[in-house]
Amino acid sequence: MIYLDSTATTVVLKEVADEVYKYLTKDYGNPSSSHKLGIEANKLVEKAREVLLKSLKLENTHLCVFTSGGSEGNTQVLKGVAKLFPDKSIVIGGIEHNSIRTAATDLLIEGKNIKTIEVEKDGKIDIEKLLNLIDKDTKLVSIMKVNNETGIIFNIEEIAKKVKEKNPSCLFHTDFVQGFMKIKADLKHIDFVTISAHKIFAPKGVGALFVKKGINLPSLIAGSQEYGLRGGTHNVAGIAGLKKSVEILKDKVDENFEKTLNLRKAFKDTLANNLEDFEIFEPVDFSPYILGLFAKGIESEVIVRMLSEKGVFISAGSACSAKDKVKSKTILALGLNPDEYLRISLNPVVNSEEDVKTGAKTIADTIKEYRELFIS
Ligand SMILES: Cc1ncc(COP(=O)(O)O)c(C=O)c1O
Repeated sequence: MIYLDSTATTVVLKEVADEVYKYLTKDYGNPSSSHKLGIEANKLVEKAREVLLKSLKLENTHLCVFTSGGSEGNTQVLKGVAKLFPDKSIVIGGIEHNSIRTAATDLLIEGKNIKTIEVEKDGKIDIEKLLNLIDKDTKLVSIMKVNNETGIIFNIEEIAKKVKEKNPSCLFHTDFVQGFMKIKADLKHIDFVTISAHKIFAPKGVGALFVKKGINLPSLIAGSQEYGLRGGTHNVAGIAGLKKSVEILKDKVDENFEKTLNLRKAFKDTLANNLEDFEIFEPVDFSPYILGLFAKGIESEVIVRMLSEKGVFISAGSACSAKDKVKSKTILALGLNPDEYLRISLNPVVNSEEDVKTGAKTIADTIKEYRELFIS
């Protein structure tokens, strides 16, 4: 099996799974209990908070709130800010994750003022156009750091700075799910940051939302845990897994980035030697972990299934939109054809160069097979 779909989710690493198992079967206390088992669980949760905050250099500025993952964090930020400031407006990026778009649509239906800053065809946000959407009533701008379908990196540090120069009371959120432990970012001036564990070799159903200290963001789930920002008994085992993954990856961000660039080169070279009529989507600034491939005449969903039969796993777009059977709004927004788009994920934690070369050759052969069957 060759798994080139780490953007959708990742395997849980053995060391991480061992840690999860320990907190499921041995140290399984409820952090709210006052006995020894509870105290130990609570210690783990507090330590995990510290590790995560430090990994992003946010220990002095933000709180770490454990959530069920990226979608929850994203939803809480949009709906929470809309609740706190009911008469103000929100601006979201044009190619945000489905969770942001859906939360924004819900708010729009409720009558809130939601605006979208479309992304230029080169994958950039035109700051002047964005600033034209910002006025004194804008209370939140939400723009992701790394797009999950194309790998586009947004310079959110610069964008947030400009937004706050124009309206100092405007809050800024970034969905950092595809950047966490992969791309360095300076997030100290960003008010809300979302991450998810299952993109970094930890279990599904756990994540974190970093909230700038002093912002009383309304909770989606009632309860007293997590500073009152997120109720419900902690997913201690999941949090232990997330902590372990961060400990494994945090000092390897640059090294893994370089390795991913090499994997990307190996993939592209192999493809170029074995296939014609294709294009790699490379925006101005991109994450090497995500490679967008356009092949003329194909139906990407069919190619994904043909490859699956051969044990090579890639994606036709984002995992969520593939199942919904809707064309990727992100790819459409960039003026590209979603039917001909394949998303290949490269990750040196699990992919060797040999894997990547074999994967690329199999993808090339499968596209040729498809073309012979259906086009010529
Ligand atoms: C950019 C981005 N944001 C948010 C999410 C949602 O995260 P989760 O699956 O933890 O809800 C994903 C997952 O695909 C993602 O890629």
